[in-house]
Amino acid sequence: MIPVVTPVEMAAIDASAPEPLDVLIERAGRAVAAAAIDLLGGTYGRVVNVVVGKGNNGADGRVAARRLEARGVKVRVIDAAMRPPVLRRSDLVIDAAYGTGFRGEWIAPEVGDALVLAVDIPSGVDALTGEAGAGVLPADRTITFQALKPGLLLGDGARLAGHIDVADIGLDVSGASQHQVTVDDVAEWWPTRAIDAHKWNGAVKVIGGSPEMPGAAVLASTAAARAGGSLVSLSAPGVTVATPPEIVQRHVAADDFSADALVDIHRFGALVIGPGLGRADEVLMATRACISDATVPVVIDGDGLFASAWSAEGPAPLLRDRELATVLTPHDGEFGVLTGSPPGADRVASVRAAAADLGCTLLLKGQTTIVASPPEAEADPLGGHVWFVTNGDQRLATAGSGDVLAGMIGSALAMGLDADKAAAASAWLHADAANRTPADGLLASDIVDAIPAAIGAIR
Ligand SMILES: NC(=O)C1=CN([C@@H]2O[C@H](COP(=O)(O)OP(=O)(O)OC[C@H]3O[C@@H](n4cnc5c(N)ncnc54)[C@H](OP(=O)(O)O)[C@@H]3O)[C@@H](O)[C@H]2O)[C@@H](O)CC1
Ligand SMILES: Nc1ncnc2c1ncn2[C@@H]1O[C@H](COP(=O)(O)OP(=O)(O)O)[C@@H](O)[C@H]1O
Ligand SMILES: [K+]
Repeated sequence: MIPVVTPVEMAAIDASAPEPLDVLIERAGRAVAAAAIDLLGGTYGRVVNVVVGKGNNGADGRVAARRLEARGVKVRVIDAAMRPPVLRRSDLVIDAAYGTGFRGEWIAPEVGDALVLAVDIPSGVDALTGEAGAGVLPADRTITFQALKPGLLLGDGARLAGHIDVADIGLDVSGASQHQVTVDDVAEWWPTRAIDAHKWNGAVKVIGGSPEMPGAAVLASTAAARAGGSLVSLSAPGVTVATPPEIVQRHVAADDFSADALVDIHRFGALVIGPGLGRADEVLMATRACISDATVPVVIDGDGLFASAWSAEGPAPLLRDRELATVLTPHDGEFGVLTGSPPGADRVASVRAAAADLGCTLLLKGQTTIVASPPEAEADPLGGHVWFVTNGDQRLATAGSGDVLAGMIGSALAMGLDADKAAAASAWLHADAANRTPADGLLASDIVDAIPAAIGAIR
């Protein structure tokens, strides 16, 4: 896992460091110079423009400039405040105008075909939210210090940062409460089955589907089975769905189905509820009863999120009452239904607040997936842990992809993984499975088929 630290947290870490700022800037500049030489493939005859601002980001750039010059590189230092609209030709531009202290607007100069190395974060990107104006220079590479910043992983910032390296400048970020998930984390967390396992160790119950949307239930169930669910039982209210033969179907009525659907729930490790259920009043009512009565960890997705919020009091009383783990998997629209407003510009703060308010693990879908746990102590209202999952791409934006993810999380919960790790590891494997498919023409069922290969690769 790679620590992620907000600008405010970084300032506090910096302030409590034993080294003076000058020493940290020297280390940062040295790392920038090394990255520049790496990008340039050498020093002899190379020309580098360094754009420097008046803050510490600019100071990092000046140190790098001095070091590159000492190595024989022809260096031009350009004051950000007096930049020309177009820079003279160079092999590389080091963008050290502004870092975590940026505010307002920034229009970068044109740099021709030079490579671009951003210092800490591309200048003009909000290090907290990833928001950026149109004038930001896209980087080929960003060298950031000690920890990632949320703005490098979110929104425009993720696109503009290029390849990201984290340089160790000796700061202590061990107290970070946010991390980016890596393949090593997933390999460590994802459960392996015991040698004496039987099919009821890790069984997953799915309540989903409807006459109008049977496919969502098929995708969630087969994904649960492919991800390790040893026995998957599907109850699709009022309809029999065409599933692979391995999925056990337990027929339930189209209304008032909670008692029948949950009759043997104690045999299961987790429940996935919501995909494709629809929003008829009787379905919403029965769905709420299932969420309240399920004596296992629950993943609530799609129409299950709508059902959770379908009350004059909102979703909190129903969800806070649950004793076992609950994972909510909204996209932005469903987040709005759950909390009353879509995520704000600071998506992490929105997800943390919702997790705290609802007492659930919350996974917010999107280009970057954010998972937040509810805080452990009431004294720390927004203190839950946060995971960023960034390995997916636009292939995942296909109908049914979210149903697959819900099934996978159900399987991870059933195998005993903690809710936040179940959600984060499933999102990572979901993306990795999609990354194994052709760039175009992906169907959600292709993700399901690729799950075993994604899991195989972490073993
Ligand atoms: N531990 C660490 O964290 C370490 C951090 N390090 C480095 O420090 C960087 C953070 O440095 P920083 O705090 O000085 O902020 P930085 O981004 O240089 O900019 C602030 C200055 O720019 C100005 N300014 C802002 N926006 C502007 C605009 N649109 N147009 C014009 N001016 C604008 C702003 O002016 P003000 O708003 O105050 O008027 C202020 O003067 C960080 O990203 C990393 O590279 C390392 O050196 C070592 C250890
Ligand atoms: N541009 C994107 N890049 C990476 N992942 C994406 C992108 N768009 C969507 N996703 C992921 O795809 C999935 C879509 O889920 P969802 O919107 O619920 O789809 P559906 O309701 O059709 O099943 C989520 O896991 C989301 O994080
Ligand atoms: K910068």
